[in-house]
Amino acid sequence: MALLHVHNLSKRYEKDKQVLSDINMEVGEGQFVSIIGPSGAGKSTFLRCINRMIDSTEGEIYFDDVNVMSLTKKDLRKHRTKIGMIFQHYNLVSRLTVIENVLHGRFGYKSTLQGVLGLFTEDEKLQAFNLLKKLGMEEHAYKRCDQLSGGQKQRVGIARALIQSPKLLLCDEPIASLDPNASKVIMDHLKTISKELNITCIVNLHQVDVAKKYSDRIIGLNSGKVVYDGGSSELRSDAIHMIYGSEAGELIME
Ligand SMILES: Nc1ncnc2c1ncn2[C@@H]1O[C@H](COP(=O)(O)OP(=O)(O)OP(=O)(O)O)[C@@H](O)[C@H]1O
Repeated sequence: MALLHVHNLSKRYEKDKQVLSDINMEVGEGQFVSIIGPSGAGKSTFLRCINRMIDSTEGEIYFDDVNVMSLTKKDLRKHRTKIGMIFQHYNLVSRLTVIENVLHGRFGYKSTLQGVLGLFTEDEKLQAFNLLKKLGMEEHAYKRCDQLSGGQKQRVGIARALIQSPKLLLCDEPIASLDPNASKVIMDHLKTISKELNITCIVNLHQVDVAKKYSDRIIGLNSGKVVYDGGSSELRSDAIHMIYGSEAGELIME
């Protein structure tokens, strides 16, 4: 049984502007899927529909056997605890420490009062520290986040997502602001997480070579439609043409 089922998903922000059209897919547990496509293809919109940061216009999404569209506000909160988000610009609170930012990932499990007061158990603090250690960030645990490099901030973002105990990580251009070395560190961590912890990763990427290197499967979007869905080794120049347009194939594959 797949972890995520998407049936006939469509999204319009405005009446006659179709941003996603009839998207269908199933994604299994532990699968590492990259979504590629030109700017404006609908990659971020697709990720936001899955955790219902936005509502789709048509279609159905089932996650972990639950119909995501029909969730009440309370159940939506529970749904989101199972889905970690990784953002291009990290979305950390810069004046707080690394470990405080990681602990924010537990908010979905707390009452509003506990969250506001920052009441975390010793177990949660230990877990936060262990995650930072796993990501090579333990020596920075008590630094303010605005003292970190981009690659370090993204590792904090990953630790914050992991402390949620998610089944799925949605990563929206996680390496778009990073240099090649930091990008490799982040992609290596995401791949390890997916394989060792059996967490499904759906990663929006602009770098086709990175998608090919790390993914079990690549989905190509163009103008809101899936134009490629297959293994990363089968992604050849004809598929690149379909995804990015006729001029792009040679440029990207050379
Ligand atoms: N909140 C919004 N209101 C109206 N239109 C939007 C909104 N968010 C996105 N769009 C439009 O939807 C289309 C798809 O945007 P989206 O951000 O999903 O694409 P993308 O593939 O992630 O692009 P990029 O690679 O540049 O991040 C674009 O035309 C964009 O202008």
